[in-house]
Amino acid sequence: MSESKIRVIVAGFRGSMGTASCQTILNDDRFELTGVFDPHAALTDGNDTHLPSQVVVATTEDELPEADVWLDFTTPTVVENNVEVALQHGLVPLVGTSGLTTAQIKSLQALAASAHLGGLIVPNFGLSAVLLTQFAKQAAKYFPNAEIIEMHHADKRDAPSGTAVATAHAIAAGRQQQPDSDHTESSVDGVRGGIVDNVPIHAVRLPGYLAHEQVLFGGTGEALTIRQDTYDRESFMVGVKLALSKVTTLTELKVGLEQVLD
Ligand SMILES: NC(=O)C1=CN([C@@H]2O[C@H](COP(=O)(O)OP(=O)(O)OC[C@H]3O[C@@H](n4cnc5c(N)ncnc54)[C@H](OP(=O)(O)O)[C@@H]3O)[C@@H](O)[C@H]2O)C=CC1
Ligand SMILES: O=C(O)C1=N[C@H](C(=O)O)C[C@H](O)C1
Repeated sequence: MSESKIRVIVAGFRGSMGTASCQTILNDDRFELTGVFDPHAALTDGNDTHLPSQVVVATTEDELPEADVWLDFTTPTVVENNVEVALQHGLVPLVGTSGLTTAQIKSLQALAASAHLGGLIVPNFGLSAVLLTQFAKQAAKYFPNAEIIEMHHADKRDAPSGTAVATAHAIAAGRQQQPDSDHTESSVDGVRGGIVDNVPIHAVRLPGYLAHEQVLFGGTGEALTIRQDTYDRESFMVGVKLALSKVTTLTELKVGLEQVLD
C-alpha cells in the first residue's frame, strides 16, 4: 500500500531558497508541490516560473491550492503574516525565513495551538550549523564570554542572521554566569557589534561567501573557536527534506531542526 504524498506550498518560490526547495520537492517522490506563493509574482513575470503546469502560482491567499505544509523562505517583514495565513488555511508551517522575534514566535505558537496544528521554525537547515549551536551552548557553561561573527553572501537582505540570533540565545541558555562587562570606549559606531542576549554579533556581507558562522569564546589564558561553513545550498536541502517528511507529525509549533533529528 503506498502512503499518500505530503503536499507542499512554497512561499518565496522565486528566491534563492524557494527555487532550490521547489526543485527538491519536485525531485522527491514523497512530496508533491501543489502550489507556490508570492504576491508580487503577477506584477512581473508570473509565467516564467519553470514549474510544471499543474503547480498553482498563487498571488493571493484565495488562490491557494489544497496542501498539507506551507514552506516559507521569504523575508523577515512578511514571514509572520504568511504563517498566520498558512495556519488560517489549516496548513502546517515549516519556516526557514529568518527574523521572527521571540514575541512573534510566541504569538504564532498560540495561534497554532488554537488551530490544533503543529509546525516548525528552523533558523538553519544545515547540520553543521545545528551542531555548532549545540556545541556553543555546551561551551558557554564554562566560557560565558563569547562573540559571534556571521558571514554571508552580499545579497542577504537581513542582519544579523537568524542563525546568529539563535546561537546567541543558546549561549545565554548555556551560561551559568554573566560575561564580563565591556568597558570599551568605541570611537566608531557599531564597532563592537550588535548585542543579543549579552553576546556581540558581527555581521559580514561579502561576495564569494555563502553562509558561515564563527563563535569565539575567551577564558583565563585560553580561547575556543567553533566554526561552520556552508558552501552549497544543497546542504540546506538535506534538512528541508527531513523536516518536510516529519513536520506534520508535530503537535506544537516548535523551533529548531533538532526537533525532528533522530
Ligand atoms: N533556515 C535556513 O536554513 C535558511 C534560511 N534562509 C532564510 O530564508 C529567507 C529567504 O532567503 P533567500 O531565498 O536567500 O532570499 P531571497 O531574497 O532570494 O528570496 C526571498 C523571496 O521572497 C519573496 N517574497 C517577498 N515577499 C513575499 C511574500 N509576502 N510572500 C511570498 N514571497 C515573498 C521575494 O520576492 P520579491 O523579490 O518579489 O519581493 C523573494 O523571491 C531569508 O530570511 C534567509 O535568511 C536562507 C537560507 C537558509
Ligand atoms: O540568508 C541566508 O543565506 C541564510 N540565512 C539563514 C540565517 O539568517 O541564519 C540561514 C543561513 O545562515 C543562510
